[in-house]
Amino acid sequence: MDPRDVQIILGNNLHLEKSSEYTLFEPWLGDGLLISKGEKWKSHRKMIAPTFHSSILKTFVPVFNRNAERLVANLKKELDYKILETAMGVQKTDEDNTGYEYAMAVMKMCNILHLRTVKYWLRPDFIFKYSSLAGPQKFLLNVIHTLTRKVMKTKKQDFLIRQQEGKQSLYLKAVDEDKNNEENGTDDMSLMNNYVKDDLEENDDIIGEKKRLAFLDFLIEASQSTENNLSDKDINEEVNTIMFEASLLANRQSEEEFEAKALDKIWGHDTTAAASSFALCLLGTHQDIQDKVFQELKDIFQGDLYRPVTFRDTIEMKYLERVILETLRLYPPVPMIARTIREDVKLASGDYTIPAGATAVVVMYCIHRQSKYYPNPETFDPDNFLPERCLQRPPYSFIPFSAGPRSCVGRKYAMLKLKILLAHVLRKYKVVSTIKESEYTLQGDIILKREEGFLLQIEERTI
Ligand code: HEM
Repeated sequence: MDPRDVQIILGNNLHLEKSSEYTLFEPWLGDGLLISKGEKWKSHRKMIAPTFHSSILKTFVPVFNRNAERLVANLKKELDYKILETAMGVQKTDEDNTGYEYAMAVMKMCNILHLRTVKYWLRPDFIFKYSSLAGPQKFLLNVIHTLTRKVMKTKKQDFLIRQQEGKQSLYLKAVDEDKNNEENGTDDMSLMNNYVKDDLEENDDIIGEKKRLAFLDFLIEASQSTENNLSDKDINEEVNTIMFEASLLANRQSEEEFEAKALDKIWGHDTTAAASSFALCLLGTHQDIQDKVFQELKDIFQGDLYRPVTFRDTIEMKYLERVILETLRLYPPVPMIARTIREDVKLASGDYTIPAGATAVVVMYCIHRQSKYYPNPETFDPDNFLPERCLQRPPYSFIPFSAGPRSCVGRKYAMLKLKILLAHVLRKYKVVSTIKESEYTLQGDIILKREEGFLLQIEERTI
């Protein structure tokens, strides 16, 4: 829990290996970025990190807007019922059934993995395969992998057609256009960069704007070239790791939408859903803070409150950003992570050594609730993230996305999506919750959730 110790573990290249518990993910994700190690992780990370560069993320803004608009419209249907229940952000709608089935399969897989972590006798495969969970796991993996394969097949066909027609990759085009587009602004979510430095904005010199591709485009193009040393198996593993919403196959509207939705993955989906659900519940209880968010939104969208959100708008959402960061502090969607220690590590907090072979567990949930760094640590106070307060804390005292070389590649994607989604919901609706934080029953399996679900009331705003 001591940020100095956490920095020693996470902040360098010595302890990059995940603990043995992560191997439970293997039948699902193969040896993708989340669990791979050594040279394989290093080379894949180097290839994948630039696909999350902000110049690519900016091209997703219209997609995030469209999805958020759809959510706002769906919520309107719920108004009659007054109480809205989100199952980790997933709602069954007729037109989106494939996505729902996929999301449910992912959720159930997470439950199985959690059970295997707790019921340790189920960990060895030779015992697990005789348990009552083995059948459901096989079924769920089939649902997940069938959709992944379908997405890859469609992408490959699209790529070949584009190639035959001699067309430039849509993303290269989008990135070029984006460079000339003042609307997007140049400031690049700099506030977030103060907390965790990583490799998402690096490599500019090596890779260059022109050669940067969005994730799936990159993998498809890589699969066609022998230079990259990526086998079909490698590609499938990375797609399973990063991809989530294959539902878009059924009703996709555009190439960009397809790409952006496909970037969500198990973390990407469940983590962002957990973050937005917690944020809305907290705002529902703390009406004074919600009023401030709404005021900021009114200032930004003066004259046209319901227009699409631009990238520049998201830079101006300083207060909403603090609300999101404070939500991630109190309810980090990934509540803990673990690493295998390969050589003895001396800690900074005292005369302690973690011996080689041990597992180091880093618990974000506890790190974030220490009164030494956060006065009134249990209180929801977005001003904890005023720049001057951040400067007073050690860097590893806030690590919802982990930190160091193996931090989350999707963190900027997640922040952008959260801002756009919450802005859409909050400018249209007032959210109300009568349940205090002290009454939450938290469930800390792979992703932090509320056992009772996220219950909210919504009221349409009149301006
Ligand atoms: C609020 C949202 C999110 C949170 C809180 C979060 C948190 C994290 C954390 C804590 C890790 C480190 C895991 C570990 O060390 O075991 C991680 C890794 C990762 N995340 Fe995220 N994440 C979020 C959203 C996303 C999204 C949207 C994507 C993809 C679009 C994504 C992709 C990844 C990947 C691929 C890794 C593995 C990186 C590596 O090992 O090199 N995440 N995330």
